[in-house]
Amino acid sequence: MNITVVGTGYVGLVTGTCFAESGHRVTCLDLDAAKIETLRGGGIPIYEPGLEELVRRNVKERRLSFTTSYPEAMKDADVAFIAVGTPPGENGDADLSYVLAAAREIGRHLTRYTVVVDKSTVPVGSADKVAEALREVTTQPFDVVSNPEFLKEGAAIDDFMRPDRVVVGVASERARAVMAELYAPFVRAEQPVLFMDLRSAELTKYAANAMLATRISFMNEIATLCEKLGADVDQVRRGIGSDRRIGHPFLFPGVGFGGSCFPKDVRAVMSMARHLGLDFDLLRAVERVNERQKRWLVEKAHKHFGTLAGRTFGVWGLAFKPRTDDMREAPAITVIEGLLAAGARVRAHDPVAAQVADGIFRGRGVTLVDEPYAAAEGADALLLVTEWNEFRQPDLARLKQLMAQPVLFDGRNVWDAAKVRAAGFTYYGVGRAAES
Ligand SMILES: NC(=O)c1ccc[n+]([C@@H]2O[C@H](COP(=O)([O-])OP(=O)(O)OC[C@H]3O[C@@H](n4cnc5c(N)ncnc54)[C@H](O)[C@@H]3O)[C@@H](O)[C@H]2O)c1
Ligand SMILES: O=c1ccn([C@@H]2O[C@H](COP(=O)(O)OP(=O)(O)O[C@H]3O[C@H](CO)[C@@H](O)[C@H](O)[C@H]3O)[C@@H](O)[C@H]2O)c(=O)[nH]1
Repeated sequence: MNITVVGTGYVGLVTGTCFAESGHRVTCLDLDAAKIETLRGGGIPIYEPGLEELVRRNVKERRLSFTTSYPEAMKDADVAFIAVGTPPGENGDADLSYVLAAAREIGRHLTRYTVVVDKSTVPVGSADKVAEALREVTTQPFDVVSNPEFLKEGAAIDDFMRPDRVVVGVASERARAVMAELYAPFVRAEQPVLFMDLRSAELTKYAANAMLATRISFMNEIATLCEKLGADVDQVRRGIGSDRRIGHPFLFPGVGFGGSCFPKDVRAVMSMARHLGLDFDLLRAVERVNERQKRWLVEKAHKHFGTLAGRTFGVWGLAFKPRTDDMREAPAITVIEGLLAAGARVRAHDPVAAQVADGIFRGRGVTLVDEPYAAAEGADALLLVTEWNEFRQPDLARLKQLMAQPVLFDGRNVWDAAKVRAAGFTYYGVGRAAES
């Protein structure tokens, strides 16, 4: 099939590349000319493990190409995916304007029956709005499909190629057949395509993210209880995760969830409920706990040091999670801003997000260093915010030598508390018993 993917960000680029890999001819379109130029030059505008070589191979084999031109992208399209951003507006509503703008452009260039697939995360009822936008500009036949994406950054290719399930909202048999053919290479009997109505598909995406965010905030609350009660959250986590009704994934406490999805999608669900006169109290609590959790490290530092003014803090990890350069709503931003507001100095390192971080912190008193141990130099404490693998087994002797004081705040519970304490450090973890 000929596939057009509109929006060449984290979702669009992965989607387009994986469909090309399965043998289709894919054109990825973006309005951002610099992005398209990078891609045409063989570069990748984002950091996503494994993506670069996959893009390169499919470009070389002429299944994947990039453009800024709608007429060129839509020329022979059988299917057009919309994978543009749906950022939160002022009141938490998802901003649908990019999706509708993309739909109109697609519509203007339809030449025959086309399946228009919304892959962006959108409020329930958006498929109707997309259809309306298309109808305003074209008389060609089309079907609108809702196909929300569930990939995680840092594991995007694997998630796309081996999904737990594919959710497809459809209202026509013809579109259903096209979607079944497209996803056939990626699904198996136990991980099927779940066909459903459009509204249910749209809501499934939000419900999944809201549920996962709820688990994380729940565990962060349990972690707080553990600290006060002298229990260990890692043991509690293992204890409850072993119950098959609960399961192990997404039960890790830490410095809060960030990224371009959980925070905005939790707000969007609350906003959808509000428009219906409903109050999604549970998600309000999820958000409140998360905001508190993002301040956890700085509060702990305050408790330990009293005043933070004039002190130096090393920070390991800036991206909102490992294996990505994405810093959208990264807890590290809240942590660093809290330290700066208290008059502290910050030396920070991230294996891949330094360039993105520079755009956020330039001129704000943060020293970005390109090596982890350089962040610890002269530091009164080291804060681990993102659990990159290279931070998991630190050279404690070297750290002790470099730091002004041997104090570690482990925002992701990746260090062995007993081991670092035995090496002479004061150690704080999330929901781990205080130093005795
Ligand atoms: N990032 C994720 O892990 C993830 C996972 C699942 C779903 N989603 C959802 O997918 C959607 C896209 O997210 P993302 O992270 O890939 O966004 P992104 O910001 O990385 O990429 C969006 C791209 O769309 C382009 N764009 C905007 N308007 C356009 C238009 N009219 N025509 C062509 N291009 C246009 C932008 O220039 C940008 O390159 C969002 O709704 C998001 O909630 C994201
Ligand atoms: O046990 C956990 C798991 C995650 N996190 C945090 O939660 C955030 C999100 O992590 P993750 O879900 O791994 O990354 P995303 O790329 O944001 O993926 C989420 O958001 C995407 C966009 O909607 C969805 O497609 C994915 O299914 C969903 O997992 C990060 O800050 C993590 O540090 C925790 O604090 N504890």
